[in-house]
Amino acid sequence: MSRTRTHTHNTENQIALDFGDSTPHVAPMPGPENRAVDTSGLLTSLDKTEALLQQWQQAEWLRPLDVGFARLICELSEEQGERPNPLVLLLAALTSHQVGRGHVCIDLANLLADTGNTLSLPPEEPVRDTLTESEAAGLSQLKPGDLLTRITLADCQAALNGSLAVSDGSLTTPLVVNETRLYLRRFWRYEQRIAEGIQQRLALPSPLAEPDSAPAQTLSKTLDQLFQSPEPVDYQKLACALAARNRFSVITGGPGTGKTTTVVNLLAALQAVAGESPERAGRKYRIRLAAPTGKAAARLNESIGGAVSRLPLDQLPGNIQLEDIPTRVTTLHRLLGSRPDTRRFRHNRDNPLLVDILVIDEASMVDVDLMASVFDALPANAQLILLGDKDQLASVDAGAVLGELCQRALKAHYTPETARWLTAITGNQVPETLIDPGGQPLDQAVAMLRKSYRFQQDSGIRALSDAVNTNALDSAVLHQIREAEFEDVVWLNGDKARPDPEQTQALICRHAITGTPEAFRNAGQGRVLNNKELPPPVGYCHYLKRMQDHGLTETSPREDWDALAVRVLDAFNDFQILCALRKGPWGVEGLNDRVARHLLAEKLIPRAEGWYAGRPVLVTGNDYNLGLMNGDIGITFNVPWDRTESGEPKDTLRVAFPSGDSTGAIRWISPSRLQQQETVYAMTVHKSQGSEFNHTCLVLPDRLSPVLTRELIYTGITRAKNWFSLITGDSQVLKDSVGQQVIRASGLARRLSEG
Ligand SMILES: Nc1ncnc2c1ncn2[C@@H]1O[C@H](COP(=O)(O)OP(=O)(O)OP(=O)(O)O)[C@@H](O)[C@H]1O
Repeated sequence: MSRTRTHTHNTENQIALDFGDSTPHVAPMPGPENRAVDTSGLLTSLDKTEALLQQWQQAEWLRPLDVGFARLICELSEEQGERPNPLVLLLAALTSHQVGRGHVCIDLANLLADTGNTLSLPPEEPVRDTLTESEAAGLSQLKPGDLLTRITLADCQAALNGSLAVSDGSLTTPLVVNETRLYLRRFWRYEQRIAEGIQQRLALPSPLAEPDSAPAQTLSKTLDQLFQSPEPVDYQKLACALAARNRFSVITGGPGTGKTTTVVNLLAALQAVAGESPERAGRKYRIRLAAPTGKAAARLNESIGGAVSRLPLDQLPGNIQLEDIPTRVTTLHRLLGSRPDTRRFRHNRDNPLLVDILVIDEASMVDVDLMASVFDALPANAQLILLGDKDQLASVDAGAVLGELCQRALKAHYTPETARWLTAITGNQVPETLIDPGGQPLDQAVAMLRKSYRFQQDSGIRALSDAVNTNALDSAVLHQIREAEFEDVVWLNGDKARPDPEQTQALICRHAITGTPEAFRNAGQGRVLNNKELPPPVGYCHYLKRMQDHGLTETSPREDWDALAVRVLDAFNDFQILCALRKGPWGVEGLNDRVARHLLAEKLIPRAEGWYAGRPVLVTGNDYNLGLMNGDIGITFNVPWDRTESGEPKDTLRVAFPSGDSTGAIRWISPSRLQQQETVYAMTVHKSQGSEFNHTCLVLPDRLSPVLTRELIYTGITRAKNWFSLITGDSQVLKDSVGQQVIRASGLARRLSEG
């Protein structure tokens, strides 16, 4: 893009822009909030820039927070006797806007090179209906892309350098600039604390560094006992060795690659080393396990117990007892001690956690804010192990910490020294392709698991997710899923490129009820996995029938109701519709409504709105009083526990939630106490992170949108444990989505590579 520099700096470092005659004329905008914007002097006049930001806010292009932040910058500058620079104001609002979209900072070079895509402004969703036609027309001529087109990186840097609101971080300014990245100070600090926490740990000497030393020999012997794979390279064993050697490590892998199995073996190996260590006098490590959401914690709770019970502890050195390996998983918020109404945790630098080793599962969901808090709360020499799938969607809030840390995981980049050490400890030869004399310190602490043990070689879920992940969704793979050549995957309307929307919506509703087992090979019957026959795929009638056929009465004890709730919640987990969008007929809101009406028509639920028995709900915000976390799922029951004034049993609605620990207990909560919840026949892929369902149906809309990305499709498919069905509004959308990848702006990888 050619850009002409048409401005000059005056002594106060103001930028005078001359948009010339080509500047479109914008009609004055009515309404008390609307000051007319005359673009001829935009970015030279504070008033005009403020008016413009105001209009972007009114159109919901920017959040009030973004504009409020820009205003704050302006006030701070004025307080310090500085004439605020309109360009700094604009960049401040845009940086805040980017944080709202998950970026940790704004990269000015990207912003100027491709403003539309960098900012996604104007947004895909139509401008609010409240705008008049002339307002909307005016806005369409005031796009950030048009505005920034004549500004250069040097202009931005000069404006930022000349502002008292901006520094390189050494001063307490609200904006921080680092190379071409502009940060809100808070986010710059998060990134800094994370980078420091990692670098400081990577620099700590390891007692296992010398392969001939006693601790290294104990590690080696223990790993030989735990891993007896016939394969020449056992990546789980390599991952254990690497993670044991470092005070910070990452283990990444796709679904079923054995992250849980590996970490359990790793903890056993570390306890063996501790148990044999004379310095520790047999004292074992204090280990805690955590996950970012209640759902993810509950899932790890379920899988870890079994893996720990299978450990051959009596064959390992170090006199390890069962209780030395924890099986209880807590949420990160609980671990750190969250407090209502503040983002500060009880555990921090002044009150660190009592822990030697912390394992965080599903780390891709941890944003920069929470990750910085983890490092704050960890004692300086405590070991941190992150587990997760690097290819999944990044955290809902800002950052993509795991993804960034794993940017180089595929090729590993182990130095020859690391490779020699790994061979000495594990007896495995590290493949040449993974060795790089120029490997960075972080590379030596990242391990990728490369073999899936959950999916068989011929699994469609595996083939499809691999193809999506490697952007190799070619016609051969599409043909295979269209023709139902896999036993675990169906594309229910893959034969139509652009199916009729009404028919597709009806198809979704029918599928929601039965799960359409007849569409799968042999109607899903007789499929054997790990020597067990799998039940065929189901839809929502499965849990609703289980709920209706309970046979309990008002005299049934509470435990029987608890047991029923456990069975119904389990059955609900057997099927889930996932979609990409929130709004519109293809989004959560439209689909929930349609499916509920269809279930009502089939007499499976008593009503389709408000509260009713059978309504599944998703908690959409943390409620510390109720002990419910964002993402928890409950089901509404009619229970006969209350009494009328005359003492007769009275049906009352209560929502049953699993307790979230491994006890299987149920919490019954009155609907009126649930402030933040929504129906969950359909759930966004974003919300499904950290969950897994026996049968998952992914619904894709009839039009591409920026939310539809490779990571989203991959995350959606890999939520399916055994059965996966796809329904598309337009078959091309699947392919096009896989071609879209979101790169979140951040400087973490850069900081770590600088050492
Ligand atoms: N080395 C192995 N040999 C045989 N089976 C294994 C091995 N590692 C893992 N498994 C099995 O594969 C399945 C998935 O393992 P695990 O739960 O550890 O994977 P995960 O990566 O944590 O899965 P998820 O994607 O659910 O997080 C389990 O049934 C486990 O017993």
